[in-house]
Amino acid sequence: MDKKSFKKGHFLHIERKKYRKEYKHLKNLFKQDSLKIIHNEEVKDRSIYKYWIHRKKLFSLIGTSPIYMTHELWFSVTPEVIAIFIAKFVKACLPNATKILDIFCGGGGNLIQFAKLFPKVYGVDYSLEHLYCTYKNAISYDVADRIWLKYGSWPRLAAKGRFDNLGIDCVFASPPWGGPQYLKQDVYDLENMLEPKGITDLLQSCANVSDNIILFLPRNSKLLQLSRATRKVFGLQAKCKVVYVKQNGYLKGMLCIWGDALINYNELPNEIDDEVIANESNSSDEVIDNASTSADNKEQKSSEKKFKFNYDLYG
Ligand SMILES: C[S@@+](CC[C@H](N)C(=O)[O-])C[C@H]1O[C@@H](n2cnc3c(N)ncnc32)[C@H](O)[C@@H]1O
Repeated sequence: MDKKSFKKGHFLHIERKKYRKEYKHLKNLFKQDSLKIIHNEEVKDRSIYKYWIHRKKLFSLIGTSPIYMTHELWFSVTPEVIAIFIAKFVKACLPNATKILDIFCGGGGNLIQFAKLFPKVYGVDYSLEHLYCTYKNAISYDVADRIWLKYGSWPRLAAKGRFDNLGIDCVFASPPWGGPQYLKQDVYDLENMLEPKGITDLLQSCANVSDNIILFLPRNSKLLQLSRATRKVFGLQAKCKVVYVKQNGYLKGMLCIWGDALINYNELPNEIDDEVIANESNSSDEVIDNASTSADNKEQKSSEKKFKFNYDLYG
């Protein structure tokens, strides 16, 4: 595909009259081949230098294929190994799934890995630049024909029920955590710090679209709020499974999982389990593991550990 062109149909509704300005802007981004990383050129912006140093962990193709980033994406993109794990996990639990929705698709870190395993992946983002980066990066990963991108703010799209009747098999969301400052708090307030909506509203909007939901949230998230949101949206008996995700021995965040098919597996499929074990044996590599929670959170845990794979259940 000519680098200046794109398949309009993959940017849903972008040709509508009300998006005239956005469409023009999108065409310009393509025309100028904007936001392409020159991978050997050291970034001047010191605030993203530490992310640039580890750039191949974000997209392993950096250096061999063109990859596109905005300033924000440097600290927002899900590291590739984690995105691969999440996509494989969903595939293992929902082998017949065909449609995945990634609500805050950013630069395509997760969406691209989903698109490698599922035929139809929808991405939503309210940044046109990010949608552009996702599309360009998907071209490099050879999955652009499997993705459909919707420009707009999720709360507004959700209120209009835009994705409610599409037969989405699983919703994934890595919402903005409010920048790297989230770590300065001992406990992350999921109702007031998460953007653009608190956990209960976000979960409700996902539940309207699919029974199977995965949210990628800060490692210090307040678990009591997770329990409350779970009960409020799904009822008193509902459970949320929490998987803590480590990379290089460093706790990166937690995957919060809802839906029988995602929660009720007996153990992780061999393919994933082997990878996890292999990684555990190598301290410099990535592992998926459970982690201790703060004292504040411990009393909220039911600590039900039935399976080989470590996780906690909250409800
Ligand atoms: C943490 S990043 C997602 C990163 C993505 N998972 C990846 O790997 O590239 C969060 C994204 O949410 C988008 N966003 C923030 N507020 C939004 C809103 N109200 N509606 C839709 N997208 C939003 C931002 O533009 C950003 O791209």
